[in-house]
Amino acid sequence: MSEQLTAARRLVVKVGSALVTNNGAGLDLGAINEWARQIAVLRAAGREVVLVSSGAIACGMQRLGWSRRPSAVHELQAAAAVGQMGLAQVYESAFAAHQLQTAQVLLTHEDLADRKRYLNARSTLTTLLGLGVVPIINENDTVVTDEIKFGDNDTLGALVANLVEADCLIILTDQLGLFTADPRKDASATLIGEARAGDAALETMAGGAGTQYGRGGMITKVLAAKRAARSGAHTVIASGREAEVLPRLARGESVGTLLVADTQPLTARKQWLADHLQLAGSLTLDAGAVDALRAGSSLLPVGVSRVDGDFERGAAVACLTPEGREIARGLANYSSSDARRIARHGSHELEAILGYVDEPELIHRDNLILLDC
Ligand SMILES: Nc1ncnc2c1ncn2[C@@H]1O[C@H](COP(=O)(O)OP(=O)(O)O)[C@@H](O)[C@H]1O
Ligand SMILES: N[C@@H](CCC(=O)OP(=O)(O)O)C(=O)O
Repeated sequence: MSEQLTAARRLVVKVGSALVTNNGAGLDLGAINEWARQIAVLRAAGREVVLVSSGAIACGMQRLGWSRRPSAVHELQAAAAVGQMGLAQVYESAFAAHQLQTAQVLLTHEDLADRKRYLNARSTLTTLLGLGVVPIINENDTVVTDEIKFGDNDTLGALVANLVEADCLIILTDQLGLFTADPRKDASATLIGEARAGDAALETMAGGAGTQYGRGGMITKVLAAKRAARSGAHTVIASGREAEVLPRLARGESVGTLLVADTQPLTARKQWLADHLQLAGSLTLDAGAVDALRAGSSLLPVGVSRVDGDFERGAAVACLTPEGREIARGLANYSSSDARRIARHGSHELEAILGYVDEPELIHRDNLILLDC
């Protein structure tokens, strides 16, 4: 695992709920102090570290005396609001012991889906890193609803890795890494040392939900690695209880599972597009348009057979095959009502139909990303 980690200058470290709260028993101060010490070692060696920490809900549940995770969203949000206070307090004192300043950053999916807010979040985080501060990120659970939730902090960790263009995402959890099957259920499962982040076989190995304290389980970690790879970030999944795990990884030691970013990184703008979890609508393409997109062309109205959703010009939309599979997404040059009028028509007809022409393409190739190539 040496060069991927030894060369990493900017790291995102994610710690999960089960780990931060010692399986819901309350914040694990010993572990938190230990990660703060290890992150201070990395900082002293010139590495920049962003910490993504879960645990607000589990900590809030413990503070409120709830033994079962509630299912009502408003109760989860109340628990998160209580627990986030606990998290912020302990992280602040843990890092202060090593003369490191911390900053609390709570994000929602909407913050990152909106281009302006995304760019603001990026410049705030890079400014904090430049000031030598350790940003501590969590989802802003109080204001999110099901539709706009990241849901698990593995996804958030990957989006943050893309946002700050990190070299590596380190996901610390309660297992030694990714096993060939869930080691809680299959005693013969073995640890995977290294694999390609895009290897589809990993997704079958990682099936199944996580603990009642966390949300994602391994599948969200594997998908996070795939997402982080879009900006060229490698991912490590390792145990947060392993002695000196962060300095050892930074020295290039093999600890846990390394998922190597093996694809060509997308440009920052295309990553942002790929990370859009909520799309405003979809365009169903005919077979010729699917081929054209795969060959690197823009999407012309003539290749669109159907427009779904209600969206404005500039919205992010999915491009579907005739069978309904998403193969690309991009920013539409026309609103949904105009797109419906020009679908199946040649670009030379647009002016006659609409009375104006913005662009001859419905989506320009610079604003389009292919998902399955
Ligand atoms: N292939 C696998 N390898 C390792 N752990 C797995 C695998 N499949 C499922 N798991 C489960 O995922 C759990 C970790 O997920 P989760 O509880 O969400 O952790 P965190 O709170 O750290 O995000 C493990 O405790 C394990 O039971
Ligand atoms: N934002 C939530 C974390 C969501 C979650 O459970 O994430 P994880 O433990 O990483 O699967 C919290 O702080 O409780």
